[in-house]
Amino acid sequence: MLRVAVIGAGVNGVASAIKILEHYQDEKKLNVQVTILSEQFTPHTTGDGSAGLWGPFLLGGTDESKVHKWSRDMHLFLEQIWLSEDAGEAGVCLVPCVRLSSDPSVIVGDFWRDIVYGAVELTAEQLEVYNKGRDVKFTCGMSFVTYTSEPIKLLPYLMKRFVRRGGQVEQRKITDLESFVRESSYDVIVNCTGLGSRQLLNDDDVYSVRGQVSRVRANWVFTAILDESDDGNYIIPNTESVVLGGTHQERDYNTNVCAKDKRFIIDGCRSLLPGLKHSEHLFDWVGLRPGRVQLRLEAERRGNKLLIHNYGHGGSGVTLCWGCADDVLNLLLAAKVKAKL
Ligand SMILES: Cc1cc2nc3c(=O)[nH]c(=O)nc-3n(C[C@H](O)[C@H](O)[C@H](O)COP(=O)(O)OP(=O)(O)OC[C@H]3O[C@@H](n4cnc5c(N)ncnc54)[C@H](O)[C@@H]3O)c2cc1C
Repeated sequence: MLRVAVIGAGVNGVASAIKILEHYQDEKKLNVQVTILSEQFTPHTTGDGSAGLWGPFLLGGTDESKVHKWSRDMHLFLEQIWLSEDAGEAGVCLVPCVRLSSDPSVIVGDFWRDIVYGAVELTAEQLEVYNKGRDVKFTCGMSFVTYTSEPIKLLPYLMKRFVRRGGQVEQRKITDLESFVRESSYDVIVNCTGLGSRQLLNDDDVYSVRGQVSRVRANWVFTAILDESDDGNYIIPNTESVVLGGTHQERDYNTNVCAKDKRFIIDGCRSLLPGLKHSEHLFDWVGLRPGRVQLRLEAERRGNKLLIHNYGHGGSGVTLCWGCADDVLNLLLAAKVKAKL
């Protein structure tokens, strides 16, 4: 029996757990047990308030070629769900997007172009539409189509898929990773604790990137509009509400809603899309993104045990989770952990 523990039930923990479990089951190696151990589960993880728009964001110095591979894998995974009967349950939507900026390097690049659908640069005339009444004008923009997979729906869907395949779930906080690895009966431990790794591993490279958003009802909004300036706002439709954003305040651990941030969000989004004046405000939400100088995805040997780290996904945990989970599985297979299968 190969016993695998995945610590953390955010998008990265759940994706990693499913990847491992489904791989061994599909290979007919049924002597594998995968358990997710976590302090919090959906709807109380970092992703649960996010819009879940596909798009790499706030990833520090993470290797771009890896980000490209991971984010492409997720796009393909979302495409499969979108075209399956699970799309509605999993909250997967295909949405038109417009990215706007005054800095061409932020907008146009092969990186996005070969993953999303139908990417085209906006013409000067099209940009004019978004520049009305603006002091600082957008000078470039791109329109394309991609997915949202709001974790408040995606996570319950993935958890159900995991449990249906025989995955185990345990609510538990790990306070000492070293002794857990040493003393537990698990052969493989996958650490997907996000910001929790700062404390659990004394990893000072991990820091919070505070994000505040507002949710409104605006059922005529089907398009995501993203101002990619450093202090830009964004509007992202989900199935039952629209997310207005947002802040990205590094090393800010305040989880309370801040009135000043709310003003910035509401006013900024209304200036992008004036019709939002007539939207119904639903609620505000704050999450702490797990920032890191670069995403950590690597394996360490601990005696006859294997410890795999998968954390530090910044503002892109949803975008990268399926691709990163694939690499977690590859690290596990490459390590050839000795266990009777
Ligand atoms: C406002 C906002 C908007 C965002 N929008 C997007 C977006 O549109 N697209 C996108 O791709 N990303 C977005 N993100 C980023 C994304 O939400 C995160 O990158 C992602 O949720 C991180 O997932 P994770 O699984 O790594 O960590 P988390 O979701 O933080 O999960 C960590 C898990 O580990 C558990 N844990 C921690 N410590 C311990 C411990 N000691 N013992 C046991 N369990 C522990 C926690 O309880 C939790 O279950 C957004 C984030 C915010 C805040």
